[in-house]
Parts: sequence; C-alpha cells; structure tokens
Amino acid sequence: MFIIPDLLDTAQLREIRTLLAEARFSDGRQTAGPGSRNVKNNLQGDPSDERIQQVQRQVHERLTGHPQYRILAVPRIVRPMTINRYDEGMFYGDHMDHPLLAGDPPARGDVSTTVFFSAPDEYEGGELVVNSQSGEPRTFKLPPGHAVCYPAGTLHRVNPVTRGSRLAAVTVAESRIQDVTRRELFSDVSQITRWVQDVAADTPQERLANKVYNNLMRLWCQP
Ligand SMILES: O=C(O)CCC(=O)C(=O)O
Ligand SMILES: [Fe+2]
Repeated sequence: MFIIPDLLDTAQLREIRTLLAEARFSDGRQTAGPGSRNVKNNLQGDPSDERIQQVQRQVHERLTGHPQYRILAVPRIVRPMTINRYDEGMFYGDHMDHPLLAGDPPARGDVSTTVFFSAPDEYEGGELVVNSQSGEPRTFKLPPGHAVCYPAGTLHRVNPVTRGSRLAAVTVAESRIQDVTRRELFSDVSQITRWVQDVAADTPQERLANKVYNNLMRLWCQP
C-alpha cells in the first residue's frame, strides 16, 4: 500500500472540479458485480459525457506517467478511470475489486487506486478503509490531488458520507508482477539500482546492480 502525494496540481484540480460540476452522473449500481451490488450506493460519471472523458484522460495520464506509480505498481495495463461521487447518505460497503477486468485487452486486477478530488473538510464521513494484509484496517481521507494504491485483493469500503459530497477517481491495474511480495521486492531492487547508477556510475558495483535488476525483471515480469 502506498500514497502518491500531489499526483494532481492545483490548476489541474481546479479544471477537474469545474468539469465535474457540469458533468452527468448515473447510478453506480449499474456497473457493480453480483458480489458488490448490494453494498454499492454511489454515483459514477457517465463515460459518454465529454467532460467525464476529459477528466478520465487527464487523471489516467498523470497516474500512468508518475515515476512512483511506475516503480511501485509496475503497471502493465491500467484500466480507464471511473469517476465516483458520493452525496450525503451514499457509501460503498466492504467489497473486493473484480480479479478479472473485462475490456480490451482483458486484464487481471492487481493494484487498485483512489485519487481524491475533494478536500477533507468538504465532506464528513466518506473515508476509504482498506483491510491490510495483517488484518489491521487503514483509513484514508487524503488532501485533494493525493492518490492511494493498494492490492486489489484486499477488502475495502467507503464509509457513508454524512455531510457534503465526495469526488474521487478510481482504477484498477494489472501489474507486470502478480505476486505482491515479489512486486515489493522488485520495487526495492529498482530503487536501489537507480541509486547505485547515480552514485557509482561506470563501476563494477553498478554493473552488478544492473545485472540483478535485469535478471529479476526477466524472471518475474510479464512482458
Ligand atoms: O471511491 C473510492 O475511494 C473507492 C471506491 C471503490 O472501492 C470502487 O469503486 O471499487
Ligand atoms: Fe473498490
């Protein structure tokens, strides 16, 4: 699980909020699977609305190009963003994101992401609660523009919003490395390799670090 601070800057957030103020939203239950239909009560941006498409594209581009996301999620396929809105009384109860993502190309769900658009003081409730591997749940109510990524196989929920409205974008990605422990180890190795490349360019140590990194990639990464 990791946080990407300031994935979106103030100007982008302002533009997104302006677009979403006018955009069409429809009942999120329409896209819920059988396992989550009864616990889902939110609104989703209508993907046929040009304003929604613009927000989807902008956030997707920022996320998929972000160095921290690339290193930590090792994404292969990142699904289009879904724009979620929770007005007063809305929530999304405990559920898991679907392991197989329909679409072209089909993908496996490995890493889920929420990008927060609303400031924490604009709404009450609405926390994203993610059950971690150890069973101790973690609660997120992040500043606008921040993102949180967590393994798609963890149970999570959005608490009922009791005042105001909560806007966020979510997506699920297939990682080049399915196993979460390997993914973390690979991210660590890629970070230390970059550091060695910086401080010890053209040394046997750099060549060794590159070798380990490349061979781990060959061993674990799906092309
Ligand atoms: O809005 C969120 O933060 C997460 C929503 C969610 O879990 C989902 O759309 O699958
Ligand atoms: Fe979810």
